[in-house]
Amino acid sequence: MAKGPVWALGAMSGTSLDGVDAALVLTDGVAISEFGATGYRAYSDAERATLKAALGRWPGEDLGAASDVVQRAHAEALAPFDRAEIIGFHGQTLAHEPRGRGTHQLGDGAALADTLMRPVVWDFRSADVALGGEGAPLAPFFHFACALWIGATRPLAFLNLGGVGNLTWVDPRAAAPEADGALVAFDTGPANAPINDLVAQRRGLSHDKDGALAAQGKVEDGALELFLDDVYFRKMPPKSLDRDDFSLMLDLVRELSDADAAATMTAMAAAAVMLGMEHCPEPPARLLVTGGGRRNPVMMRMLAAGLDCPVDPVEAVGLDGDMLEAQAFAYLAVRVARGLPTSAPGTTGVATPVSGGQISRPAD
Ligand SMILES: Nc1ncnc2c1ncn2[C@@H]1O[C@H](COP(=O)(O)OP(=O)(O)OP(=O)(O)O)[C@@H](O)[C@H]1O
Ligand SMILES: CC(=O)N[C@H]1[C@@H]2OC[C@@H](O2)[C@@H](O)[C@@H]1O[C@H](C)C(=O)O
Repeated sequence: MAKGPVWALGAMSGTSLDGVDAALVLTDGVAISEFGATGYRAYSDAERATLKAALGRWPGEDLGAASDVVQRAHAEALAPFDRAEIIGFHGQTLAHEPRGRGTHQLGDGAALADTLMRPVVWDFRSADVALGGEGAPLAPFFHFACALWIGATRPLAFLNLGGVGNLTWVDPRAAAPEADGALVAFDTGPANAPINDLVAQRRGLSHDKDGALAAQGKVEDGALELFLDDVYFRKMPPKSLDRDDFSLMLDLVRELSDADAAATMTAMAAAAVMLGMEHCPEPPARLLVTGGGRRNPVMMRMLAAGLDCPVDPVEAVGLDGDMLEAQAFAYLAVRVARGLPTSAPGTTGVATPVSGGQISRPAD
């Protein structure tokens, strides 16, 4: 790849199973030069049901029509971006067991390269897992670049509130993201996925829009305490989660009214973040929140009330909280193409910094 910045297109299909986010970033794989156009291709209810049915499955198992859904949705989401010179294709995580069977992101990067006639970087997590890492989270190297882009001079933290929550503590004074002490990152706990599951079961809704149901309820402290007893929260990072690792938390709220259950599950997500903040090497100057959960005022209020630092959506510093993960995989694609690391001991626990991902070029 030629030296200097290139327009990279990233695509993310997250654990919430809502759709494919796409975003352009101009980068040399080190610094962010410019953010470009973005797009979103929602999954239909039928497509979401197909993906949901495939959760927990591994390569070689029957994936039903899930592969077709992922390929088609990505081809449609990414086709309009003529400017893209390289594509970062995360795929859809179906299963994640870094200490067991590995990690499985559904999606065929070689086929997508042929469809879109562009080089595609994909399978970002396997190499990290093979070398002893958690394989997640991978956005932290991009968070480091974002911290420099916003001109941060003191440690700060990024929190993604997606289906699962993940926190990145960044020291922008470090020489590089792979440097010792530059980053500490891990999954905090479940965030929106169990709330979505709750309101789907009880109300037939996709999510608790604006925390409207949670706002009417009361947090059940007993259930919250039982949830927080889970050994995961006391475990030191690195650590990562699969979407449904905490699905039993639905049992903890089974007897509660819909509103109290939503309030309690929202408090669970926020409290998991608060416990996670204790793993930061020093208190961050601020917490910048990305992902759909930043649109939930009940969750945001709970976080602000429980933390000692200012809590703001990433829009406060000019970033796009709907697109940060797609932008991350655009940025990481260029790093992979240039042989730069995408994870390090501080982010995934991998033994040494590793450049994950494989590159597929379109057939002639
Ligand atoms: N207005 C809103 N009010 C409440 N919750 C919202 C709102 N908008 C989005 N969400 C929540 O955010 C979720 C989507 O978040 P996001 O797109 O960040 O997740 P994801 O990228 O799929 O997940 P992950 O980061 O775990 O891979 C929705 O499923 C919903 O639960
Ligand atoms: C295995 C997997 O897909 N993990 C996701 C998931 O969604 C949020 C959290 O759990 C994070 O660890 C990760 O995604 C983001 C993009 C990451 O790797 O940084």
